[in-house]
Amino acid sequence: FAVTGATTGFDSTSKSWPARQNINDLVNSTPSWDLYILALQRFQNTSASDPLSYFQVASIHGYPNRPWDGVDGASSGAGFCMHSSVLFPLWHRPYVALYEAIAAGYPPQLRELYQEAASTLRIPYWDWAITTGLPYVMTAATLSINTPDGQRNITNPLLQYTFPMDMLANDYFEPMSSAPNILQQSNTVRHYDPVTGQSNEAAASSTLQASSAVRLSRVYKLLSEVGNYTTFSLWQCNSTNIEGVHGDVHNGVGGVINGDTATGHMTIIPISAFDPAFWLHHANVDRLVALWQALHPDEYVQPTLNEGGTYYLPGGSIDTQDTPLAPFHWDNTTTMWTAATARDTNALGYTYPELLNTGASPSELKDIVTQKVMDLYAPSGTVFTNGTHHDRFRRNTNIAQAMSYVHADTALQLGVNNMDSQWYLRVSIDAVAAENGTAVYLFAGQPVPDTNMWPAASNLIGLHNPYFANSASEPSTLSQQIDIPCSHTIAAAVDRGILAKLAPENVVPFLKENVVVRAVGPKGSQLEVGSASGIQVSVLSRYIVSETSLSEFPVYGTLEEHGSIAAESCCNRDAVL
Ligand SMILES: N[C@@H](Cc1ccc(O)cc1)C(=O)O
Repeated sequence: FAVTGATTGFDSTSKSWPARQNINDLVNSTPSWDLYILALQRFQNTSASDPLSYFQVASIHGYPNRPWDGVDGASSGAGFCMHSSVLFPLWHRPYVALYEAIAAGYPPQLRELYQEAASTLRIPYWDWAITTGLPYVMTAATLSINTPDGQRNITNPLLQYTFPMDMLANDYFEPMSSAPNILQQSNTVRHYDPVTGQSNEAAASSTLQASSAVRLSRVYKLLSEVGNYTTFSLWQCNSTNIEGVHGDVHNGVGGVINGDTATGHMTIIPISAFDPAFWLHHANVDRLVALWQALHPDEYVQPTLNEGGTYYLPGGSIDTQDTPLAPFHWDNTTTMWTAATARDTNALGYTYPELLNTGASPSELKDIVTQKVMDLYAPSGTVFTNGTHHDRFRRNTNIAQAMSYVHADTALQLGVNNMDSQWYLRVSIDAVAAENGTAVYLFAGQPVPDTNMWPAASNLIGLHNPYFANSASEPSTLSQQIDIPCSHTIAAAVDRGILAKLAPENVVPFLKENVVVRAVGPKGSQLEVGSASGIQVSVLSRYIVSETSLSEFPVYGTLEEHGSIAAESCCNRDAVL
């Protein structure tokens, strides 16, 4: 079976393949939206014995380890998906294109009726750096859709996927021992609540919102600063890389409680692709990859060790641009897609709005994309090039309250990614604490007592979840150092009249007095923070060194250290200053 992506809709005048649209735009575009939803419904209802069913396509990613399209695996990894590998971005490219081509299998009468819309329709992406929670259409129980029988409310295929009963009965996910309550569900869930027995979409949204300002900074950093393909693509906990940014969204949708207990499919690599959110998420990951490629047209895959391996590839192999992206066949022979053949999205029949062919040369395209990335993720905000002074500087303030809901929309409004100083809280976790799977939370002021509420807390600055590579149960054993952007906190503090200005002599004491660090172990117990427990947090900043021109990304100097957040400020502080 040749994975071609969608093959219709090429515009021979502009020499363009159709662009995948932002889901917020596609929703308003009839009849494309109706077509997409009906096609997806049909795809999910296809019998699980069909290799092109949603069930089988979703299971390529992880469990069960079964051959697909005649390609078998002999290794022990969970599924064919490539993680912790420089091929992470490219493996998911033909994968999502395969889904796209099948999801274009509209009911035939519709295809005839809406031929034009059908031929140019591509799957939408969910831009989670800007649309901070789950888009409404991913959470509604039903959608009102124009069907061949008129306007109908249909069960929303973007909310959840219902497993075929016989597959569940067959212990389909037998190799997995973790998260048994998730594996028993007859449909995919997000932030599953054992008390109500329901998925909790609102919790997913507020969790995603609580970390959205950090995500916005990281996405911008990834596009504007990371210039080396290996750094961009290879997961490492102490760098900003596409897989890390993407992993936090998985965890935000699925939910992670108290360190390592997953509460939804999206959090668990071997079963994440069953959640319909996976595909909207990965279309956006692929878009960010494509934008990055346009910004760095000469950078690409260099041979790199793949420690973990997959079901197909043994651990310890070297990934190159010619490594087969199994099990995706390129044509009707045994040749498979590779990073080399999947380098240009047009080879798979699609592009993105920012990259539509305008006849630009690669260097012109780079300038166009630079501008679009700045417009989208670093618009000029309301304040802060010189550190404005607030007239009404509030002293007696409950910090947790005053600093609540500083999300990506606020950060965009304030122009946080445009500030000429950027601030970070560096979380250092030693090897012992890392091996235990420690999660670290940073709050402005005191957190609420219930640790389960922390990932979604209104005064959360940012958090670090332990990373669980390919298996859902083995945390990294290496010491970790993660820089969590906190410029959003500082900008909002000035905007809200809590901090006088952006100068270090104001910012550093503000952070040392008001940032509260908490750590949670794998069993949900709170851990001490401090040198004895191997968990520490320090304050860092860097300043712009280039005159920012309107058409170039800013250049920042090296990080300066400003000392640590004292451990004793973590547990016994009064919430009211
Ligand atoms: N396990 C990853 C998140 C993730 C989950 C599911 C995936 O398919 C991919 C990544 C982490 O902890 O960061």
